[in-house]
Amino acid sequence: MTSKNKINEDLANERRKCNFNIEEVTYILDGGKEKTLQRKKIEDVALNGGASVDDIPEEYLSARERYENAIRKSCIYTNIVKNEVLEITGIENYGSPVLRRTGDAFFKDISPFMLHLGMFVPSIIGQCTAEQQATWLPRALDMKIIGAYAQTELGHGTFIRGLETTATYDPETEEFVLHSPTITSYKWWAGGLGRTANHCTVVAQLYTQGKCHGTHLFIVQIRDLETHMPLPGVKVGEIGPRMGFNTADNGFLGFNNYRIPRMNMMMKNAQVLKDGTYVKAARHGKLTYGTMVFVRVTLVGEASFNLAKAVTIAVRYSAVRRQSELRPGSIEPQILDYPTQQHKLFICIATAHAFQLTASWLWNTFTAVQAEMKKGNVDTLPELHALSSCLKALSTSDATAYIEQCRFACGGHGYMLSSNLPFLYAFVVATRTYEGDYTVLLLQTARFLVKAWEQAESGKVVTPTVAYLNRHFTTNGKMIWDNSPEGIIRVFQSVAAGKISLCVRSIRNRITSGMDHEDAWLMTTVQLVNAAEAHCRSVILHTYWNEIVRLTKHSSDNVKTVLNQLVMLYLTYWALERTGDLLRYSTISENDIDLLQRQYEELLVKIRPNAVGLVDAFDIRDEILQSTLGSYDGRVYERLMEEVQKNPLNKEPVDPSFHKYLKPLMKSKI
Ligand SMILES: CCCCCCCCCCCCCCCCCC(=O)SCCNC(=O)CCNC(=O)[C@H](O)C(C)(C)COP(=O)(O)OP(=O)(O)OC[C@H]1O[C@@H](n2cnc3c(N)ncnc32)[C@H](O)[C@@H]1OP(=O)(O)O
Ligand SMILES: Cc1cc2nc3c(=O)[nH]c(=O)nc-3n(C[C@H](O)[C@H](O)[C@H](O)COP(=O)(O)OP(=O)(O)OC[C@H]3O[C@@H](n4cnc5c(N)ncnc54)[C@H](O)[C@@H]3O)c2cc1C
Repeated sequence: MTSKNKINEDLANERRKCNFNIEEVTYILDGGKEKTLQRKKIEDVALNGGASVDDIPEEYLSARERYENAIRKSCIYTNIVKNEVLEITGIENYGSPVLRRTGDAFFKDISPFMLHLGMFVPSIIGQCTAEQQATWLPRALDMKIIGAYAQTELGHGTFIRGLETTATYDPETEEFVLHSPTITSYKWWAGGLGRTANHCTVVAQLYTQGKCHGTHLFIVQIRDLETHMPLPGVKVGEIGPRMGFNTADNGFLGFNNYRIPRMNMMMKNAQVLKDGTYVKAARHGKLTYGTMVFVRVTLVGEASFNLAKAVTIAVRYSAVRRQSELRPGSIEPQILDYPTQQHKLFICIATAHAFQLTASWLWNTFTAVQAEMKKGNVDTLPELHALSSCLKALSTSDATAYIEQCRFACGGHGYMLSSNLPFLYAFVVATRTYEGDYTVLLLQTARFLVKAWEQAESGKVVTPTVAYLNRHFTTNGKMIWDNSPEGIIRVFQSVAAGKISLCVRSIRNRITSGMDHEDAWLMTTVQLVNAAEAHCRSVILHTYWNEIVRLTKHSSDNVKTVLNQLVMLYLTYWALERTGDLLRYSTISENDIDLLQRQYEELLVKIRPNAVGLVDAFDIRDEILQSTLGSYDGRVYERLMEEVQKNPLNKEPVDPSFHKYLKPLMKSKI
């Protein structure tokens, strides 16, 4: 073995200690052995040509060079996908999580094509008629046209109904006239729009026959396909440097009475006929928001995957890193041996599992609702909207906090861009805001919860994810504390029910004392966000536990044990985080809390020998991790030194600025 592929001895020891079958856990996380094998096959095809083909790491490049390099790599990757990977997966899997995952080997930041695959293509699939899909989809999938999703404006992101871009139908020419009437109506933020896209989905207020019908979606060509010049009537550009997303060319866009054919309105859910007659969406008023629901659902998996990357880096590094001494003269321990380090990291492993299993469950719920909607039944849509909103909010917010925790857990070296942790953080922190801000989405869930509460109060049986509300009305007093997994979950559901109950009471009291409903709701929003968070927490705890029980039924004993330890760690961690709530809404005692704390500390000890095995089970290839600290072989210090060689500042022993500035300064007299 050369020193290049030698495994760090501490890491090798950790792997010898691991007592469970790592592949079995990988299969569970991937959703079955076949899926793992398929993923590995795709990764082999996509990455074996050497994915991260950067001579100079992208962080050293100028904004221009970085963008050009990102386009170059996007094209390399797209060609690999088009020519080799789609043969394995089938065209319908373009943009699937596996391709998304493999793409990370090419980009530390973001591909300018991400929004094309992540939102432009899904908006064609979800919002166009079959005839329109036949026109646009093959060209989009084949990258003959490249799109963005331009919804947010300078003045409005959250409040979609407040968007100002107009699309006015002209029956004379059978065209829509797109216009940006104010500075605040300029589209702002859309990824891929600034330099890359030649088309985009535009969300605009639809006017026909003198009446506004609210926001609708349109496919709009913005650049010439040969010259890439913006078309007359289109003003488009890049919005400037931001925290992360710097290779995504987020853009601005304005229209000056710009005409598009009638058939460029996405007409699956509402139509404008040739004469200008508006045909209303038959089934549900918010179906035009469908692309956002789809992306929110996928973001839960994104949160899990990115957290899995961060904790893989931090756990491997913590096994390699030795620091301080426990007793005078004793050998310095691996930092992973400190319980405080385990406290920082094991919850991240458990959370990545919880989110991955919840993401799969949510995806199944999403596809079931889609199937119902195809049959004309939209009854399950409100629950899906409530679920996808709160799960998107919580998973992205928790993942952000834990990725930062992983970075802290790597000390000084965690700040190095070559660790990849700063990139991961900058990418994930934005997910908390985009596709619906954290608070705003929790308030959407709260609307659903208050309605469900009122239904349960009137004796109606409510939908499964809020079924605990029916129980709330049949039990008296505080929930009896019970330290079993089911018991902890029941208590968390009682906390959620209790908080929703308080919200309803506050709203009613405020209305009784003279406020109108809007003000009463507004004054209660701090509590409502809190209640929605509690509800979502209970959904995650419940789903994680249920899925582990279901998925480990036929697992080997050691896999069952370690996955149970993790889910128990998760339940115990959150019980300890929420002792205030537990004291308020259950019969938990001081003694019970002491026992929980001890249980938590014992779980850290039990999980410790399997920690490296657990992160290996995420099975994230080095090319995808792109981290000096987290590679499989643990050659942390060697990789940091190798990276230094790539630093253009080190190319010459003396920097030209010495002669230009420093030396004159040193020579000058006071
Ligand atoms: C080569 C690389 C490989 C790559 C591969 C691909 C990778 C994929 C990864 C994905 C990456 C994606 C990156 C995305 C980047 C960011 C994109 C964006 O941010 S885009 C921009 C994203 N922007 C945002 O997300 C904006 C966020 N804002 C909003 O969504 C809305 O304004 C709102 C929901 C907050 C309010 O809307 P408003 O119209 O004012 O509604 P009201 O409040 O008045 O409620 C009225 C009733 O409607 C109900 N209802 C509402 N929504 C829905 C729904 N969806 N459904 C059903 N129902 C819904 C609601 O419950 C209520 O019911 P009820 O109580 O009356 O019964
Ligand atoms: C990296 C990145 C990429 C993006 N990509 C795209 C894209 O491709 N396409 C696109 O169309 N958009 C995109 N966006 C825009 C994004 O979707 C919006 O920024 C997001 O939806 C938040 O809206 P906002 O900026 O208007 O925030 P605001 O709504 O102005 O939020 C500011 C604050 O006000 C609070 N607030 C707002 N409304 C309420 C309310 N009703 N109740 C209580 N509090 C409220 C929020 O909680 C927040 O604290 C992107 C954004 C980022 C950061």
